[in-house]
Amino acid sequence: MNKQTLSFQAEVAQLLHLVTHSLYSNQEIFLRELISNASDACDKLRFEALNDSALFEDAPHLEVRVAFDKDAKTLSITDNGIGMSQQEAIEHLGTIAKSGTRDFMGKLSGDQKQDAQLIGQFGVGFYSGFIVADRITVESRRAGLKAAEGVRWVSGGTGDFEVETIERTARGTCVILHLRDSAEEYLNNWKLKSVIAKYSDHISLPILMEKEEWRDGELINPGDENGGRQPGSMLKTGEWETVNKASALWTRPRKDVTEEQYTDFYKTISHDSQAPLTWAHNRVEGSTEYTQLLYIPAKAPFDLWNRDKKAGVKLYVKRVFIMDDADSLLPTYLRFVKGVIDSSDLPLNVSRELLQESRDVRAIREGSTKRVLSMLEDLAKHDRHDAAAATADGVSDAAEVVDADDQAKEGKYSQFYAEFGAVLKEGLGEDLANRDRLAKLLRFASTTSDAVRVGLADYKARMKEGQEAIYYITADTLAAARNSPQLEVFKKKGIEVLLMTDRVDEWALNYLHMFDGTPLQSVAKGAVDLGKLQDEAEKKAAQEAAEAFKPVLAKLKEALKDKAEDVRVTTRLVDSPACLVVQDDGMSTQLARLLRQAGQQTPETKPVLEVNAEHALVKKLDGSVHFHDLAHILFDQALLAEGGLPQDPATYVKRVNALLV
Ligand SMILES: Nc1ncnc2c1ncn2[C@@H]1O[C@H](COP(=O)(O)OP(=O)(O)OP(=O)(O)O)[C@@H](O)[C@H]1O
Repeated sequence: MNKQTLSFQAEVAQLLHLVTHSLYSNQEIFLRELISNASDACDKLRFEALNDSALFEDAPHLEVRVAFDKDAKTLSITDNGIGMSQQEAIEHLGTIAKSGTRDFMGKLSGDQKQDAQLIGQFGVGFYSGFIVADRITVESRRAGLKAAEGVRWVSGGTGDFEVETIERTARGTCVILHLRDSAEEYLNNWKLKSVIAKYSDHISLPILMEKEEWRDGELINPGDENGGRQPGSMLKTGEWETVNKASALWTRPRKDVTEEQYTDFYKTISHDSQAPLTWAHNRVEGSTEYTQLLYIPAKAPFDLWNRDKKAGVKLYVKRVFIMDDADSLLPTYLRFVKGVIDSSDLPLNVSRELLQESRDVRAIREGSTKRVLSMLEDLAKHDRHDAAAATADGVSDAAEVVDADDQAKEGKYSQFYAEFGAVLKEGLGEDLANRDRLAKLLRFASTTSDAVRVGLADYKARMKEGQEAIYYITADTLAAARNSPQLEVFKKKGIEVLLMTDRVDEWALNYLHMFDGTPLQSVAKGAVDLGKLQDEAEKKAAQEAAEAFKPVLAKLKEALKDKAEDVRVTTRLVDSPACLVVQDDGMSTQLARLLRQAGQQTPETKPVLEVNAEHALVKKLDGSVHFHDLAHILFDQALLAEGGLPQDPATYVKRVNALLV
């Protein structure tokens, strides 16, 4: 192929602009990205060579070499991995295939500082080279192709790039960065070693650099040892040395790894700049043996809601990377977990498809799911807000000395839950086997706590004598939930109600009818039955009121027959005249509204209007000349009170105005 000039895909050009303009504050990550690409390329070769050992050619020892040339002002990262064909170079270095990229671009705000953080999390990969280089040359040959089928790719990182065919005997890829003047500090052995140590120590591949030795300068007066010398300098010796530990961190015993190393490793594999909330590192023994190192991040990534994104957990077999297939290693609702699983039992030379079917992989998935849940349970156990509050009041419990480790975990579960709670709830529908454990991990706000900290077990422990259900309400916001008319009688009787405001709550609760033997009951569904919580006198009074109200009720039903399934007298209201509820088996109005907003069809079910026979407005109905208008206002207001809109808002306004004048 003669030299060709091609344009970058629009997104790449945009990304390149961002990279060169926003990332200067954290320049050095470019080396981590390029070394990680080199290491991926070696992993890919090792994997392909399992079925075709000829791909190793005469270089079976995979490695990455980092070299610099002070005079030419270049820095090169060379690997003998899988390499790229011409077509691959054009596709991989000229377009972005990753599906999440468009979403990612949409998230960028134009604020350089914020965007730089986001880009760091996303990992700009190869293009990060342009942070320090104003031109990049890539020379490559794919394993298995002839020497004459090498490729050279060159770009100045603006609109286009050049590709041409070259002769290249060495397999793999060499990325040559022509450094900007502002990046000359990377033309230094010590500097490069320290950046490699910081980010790439745990890469399981050796990273080599040419050794340097101190050479004294020449004598100024040859023959006169004491006459002084020219300044000395470091000179390359031609010998290469490994500059990283090249030991896969997860293969070391726990006691040999420091917290800092665990944190650094997390940052390397996750692109996250923050430390993780917690991690677990274990050797699992039994019918399937494997090592797991699993991390829970502190912050949700920007694409948490993309259920198809690449998983954060990688599967290795004896330190050879095999796959990072999301669903095979962990259920989707745990997609925020990052880490490594390394098995010594799995066969290396089988297809990914077969691996996904394998019993061992299933056992690993189950084991890892359980491990993540126990990490979360441990954090939840140590959340201890109450204890913290007690100490703040000066009432500390001397018998309960908390050790430093436990103390460090305080508040972490709340932090986790604020970031990932909604995702965890997906598990109620997805992971039947662990539903009970998941239910214990749920947290909600309630009528006694604004913070999202009430677990179902806490709620149960506080239930009133005679209370037979766990009561909850769903709404768009905490304020709407808290002020909902349906809560009135519960407030009056001092019964706690859970306030649920996550979009997934309603859906998730479809899968959780009971908690520890106690049913969960929406206060907006079905007729209210407080059972033993209501005394005989109250029941009798309610019956009498309903009886006396019967004639008005019949008229109301008739007036509202197109809007309401039924109209009945209720005891759930104290201050409000009316509220809407759905039949026991019906879809809540909140869920129906959400589905309609999302453009989905919902069954046409009419709600039940419940009226408070004791309320002045309801009493006014009897004999009123405005009966019809009042009836409709009552209904529409009940709809408004729960965040809905009257079917015909203009008519509603007209009716209210007619009564006001
Ligand atoms: N040293 C290399 N050897 C072989 N192929 C490479 C090399 N560097 C990059 N590539 C190819 O270019 C593609 C794009 O690289 P880039 O770093 O932009 O993204 P990525 O590695 O796929 O994603 P990320 O860095 O976010 O994990 C890679 O997927 C790979 O196919």
